[in-house]
Amino acid sequence: MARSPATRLLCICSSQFKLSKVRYFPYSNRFASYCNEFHKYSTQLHQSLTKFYEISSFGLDSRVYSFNNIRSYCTPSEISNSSSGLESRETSVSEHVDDDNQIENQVSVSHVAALDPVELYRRLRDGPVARKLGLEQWEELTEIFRCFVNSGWASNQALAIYISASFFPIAAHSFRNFVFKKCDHDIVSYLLSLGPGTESERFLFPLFVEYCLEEFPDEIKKFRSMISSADLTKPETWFPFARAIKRKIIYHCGPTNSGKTYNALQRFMEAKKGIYCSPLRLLAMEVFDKVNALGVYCSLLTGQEKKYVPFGNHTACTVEMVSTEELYEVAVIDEIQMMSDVYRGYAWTRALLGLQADEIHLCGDPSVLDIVRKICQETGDELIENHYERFKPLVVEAKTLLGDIRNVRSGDCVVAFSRREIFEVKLAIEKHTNHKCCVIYGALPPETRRHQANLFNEQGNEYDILVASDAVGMGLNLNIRRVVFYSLSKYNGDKIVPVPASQVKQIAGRAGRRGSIYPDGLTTTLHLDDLDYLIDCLQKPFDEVKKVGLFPFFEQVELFAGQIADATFSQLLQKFGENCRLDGSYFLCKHDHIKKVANMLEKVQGLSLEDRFNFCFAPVNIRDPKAMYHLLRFAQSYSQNVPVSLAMGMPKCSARNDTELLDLESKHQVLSMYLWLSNHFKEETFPYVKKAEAMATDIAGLLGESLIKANWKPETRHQGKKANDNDDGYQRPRSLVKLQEQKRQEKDIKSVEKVSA
Ligand SMILES: Nc1ncnc2c1ncn2[C@@H]1O[C@H](COP(=O)(O)OP(=O)(O)OP(=O)(O)O)[C@@H](O)[C@H]1O
Ligand SMILES: [Mg+2]
Repeated sequence: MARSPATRLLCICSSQFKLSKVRYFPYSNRFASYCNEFHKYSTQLHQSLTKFYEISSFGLDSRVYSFNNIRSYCTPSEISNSSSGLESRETSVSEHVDDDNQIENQVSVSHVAALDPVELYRRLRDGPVARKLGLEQWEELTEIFRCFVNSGWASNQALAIYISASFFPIAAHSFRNFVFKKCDHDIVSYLLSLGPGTESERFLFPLFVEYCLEEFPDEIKKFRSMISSADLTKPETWFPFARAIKRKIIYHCGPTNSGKTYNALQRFMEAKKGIYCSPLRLLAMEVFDKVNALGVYCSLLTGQEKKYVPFGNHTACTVEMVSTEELYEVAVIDEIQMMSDVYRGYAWTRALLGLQADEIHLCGDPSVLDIVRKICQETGDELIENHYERFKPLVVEAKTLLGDIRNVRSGDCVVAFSRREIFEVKLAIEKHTNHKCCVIYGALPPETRRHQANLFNEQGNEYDILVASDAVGMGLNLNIRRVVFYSLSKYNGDKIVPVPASQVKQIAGRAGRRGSIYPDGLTTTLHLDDLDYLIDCLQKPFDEVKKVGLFPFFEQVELFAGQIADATFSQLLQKFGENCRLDGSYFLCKHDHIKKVANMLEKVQGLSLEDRFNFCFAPVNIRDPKAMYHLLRFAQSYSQNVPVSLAMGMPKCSARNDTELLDLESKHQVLSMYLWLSNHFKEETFPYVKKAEAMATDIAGLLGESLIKANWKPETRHQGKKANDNDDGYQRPRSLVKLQEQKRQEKDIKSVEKVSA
């Protein structure tokens, strides 16, 4: 049978390396040099190989190299274009093979590098135990192997032959002992001439590969099975029913307050059957209310609540709850840029890949436009892009509040990035001005947030200032005239960092919404020092997102669990994270919080793997010991198949201090968790749903009352973490810019001191 030029190229290489499958194809310097040689004859083919190499370096398995993979990257035209050059090259390469064979028996040190690694390995393996090394040589060789055993490069490359990162040091050490035992003269001399470092690593690696293939077949097989069961590549193929539909994707792309959601919702309401996927419960509720008020029967579905509206064909849900089983005419996925969120991104990716809908409307900023284009090519969906401009430009007030919170005005939303700061600001404003403040932050139930938002939106009352966290950034349509950033740095769970530009834009964009009483939006900072950072953020174009989030389904984790004996669920997740394979456009979402819950639930006997998986997704604040305790208790009752009780008293009145307020927040979160569990597990095990709902509503009411009269100094859940207060309970934040400048100056001073020293 006539072979294509590309096949012949590959056969040439394979005969040269005596491999039918190129196990260490990308590592071979010789192969690289051949690629360069071939470049003379076939530029395109070389590009194809380069492209293959680039692509393969994204994923692990694609680095295990059947030549078929390479062939699939060579298009027919590239192959035929390269035909003539390859023929002539084939002869000369074959001659070279003969040369190699001739010189094999008369090896000298300088030829070691040019030898086929397979032959070289065999020589080492089958040869006699050779000379003894002198102390100096022994030390030098020891150092060479120390570098090899610790080489990140070699460890990473070894993954391609299914030597795991944890097994690599053991395998490398064993290989070291093998080479020391044999001490082949030429190989050792050559290694000593190279010395420790990159060159000797590159030389040793192919020998190491051969050694491992012979010595550790079981470990390789085991790791290989494990790897293939942690395969998250080609996620578009996980949804065959969605792939069977020719979907039309409409990307409503633009900045905040440009009418993206509004337009998508118009199509949603016109459809016979529609689903709206929201980033927040609050926004799902808002759409549910709005759409029903316009006469379109719409149900509500969030993790915590199901409100079925009779005869309704429309649903407003949180994105995590969307079904990929049902058929819809129109689906809306709001805030699509959240696909790149490190924790929750997988929910948006799943909705985009898996929704069975004729029309899918994506609303978001331009940051994920390119990656959505790529995904649509892979799924075969049609993509239509609708670009939007902000209704009215956002104006930056250069004057700022000059560091004095008393300069707030009616219609201002002061944004702070911690609960503590929010209460400090509220206290200061109410103490030093005649304004009253509403507050919105993440730990408040959606009902309370909505109540606060309504209080602020309504005219004719004294609550004309809103103090909010970044929880205000998405969704809510508020009557905000001006967004004032109290600071532009926040705690990211690890350290204080500048607020990312995309988030600054999103929050600032809350000012001056179309249809509100302040259609002209303003934004500024409390301190003059922070103004430049604000302007930079607003001017900065959206960063292009390169990867979006994924997380395995339970079935994938279950398959993986089958490969690992005696691992706890948390270890299983850890191993899955370490070993899963992903295509270049995806990352595995962070799941530290899930592992924390998994660890806590480890001591609960009798939970199936699926139960554990589901319990780990329950909405719980892992930093709140009370909430964690209740989750543990719920899981224990569930595992014993006894009705899960609430075991929680109802507070009698609104909070009188911050401790009581924190307690109310915490209690509401526990009830919310109970409701979530009742929707995700057998209902009969959670028989107190009605009671939990009633208590949650009452507590949300008490929280609302508490916030209205809250005039106390804030506390934190964690003792000893308090910031320095000044006398009037209002701590002036240190400007981020100033802090950075100060650091820079300190650095400069240090380097000047160093130089002068
Ligand atoms: N064509 C329109 N007619 C009337 N009101 C509109 C129209 N378009 C948008 N609006 C109103 O303008 C406000 C902002 O619109 P919308 O919420 O769609 O913006 P968005 O681009 O989705 O903003 P964000 O990125 O902040 O979510 C909403 O109150 C919406 O009802
Ligand atoms: Mg929107």
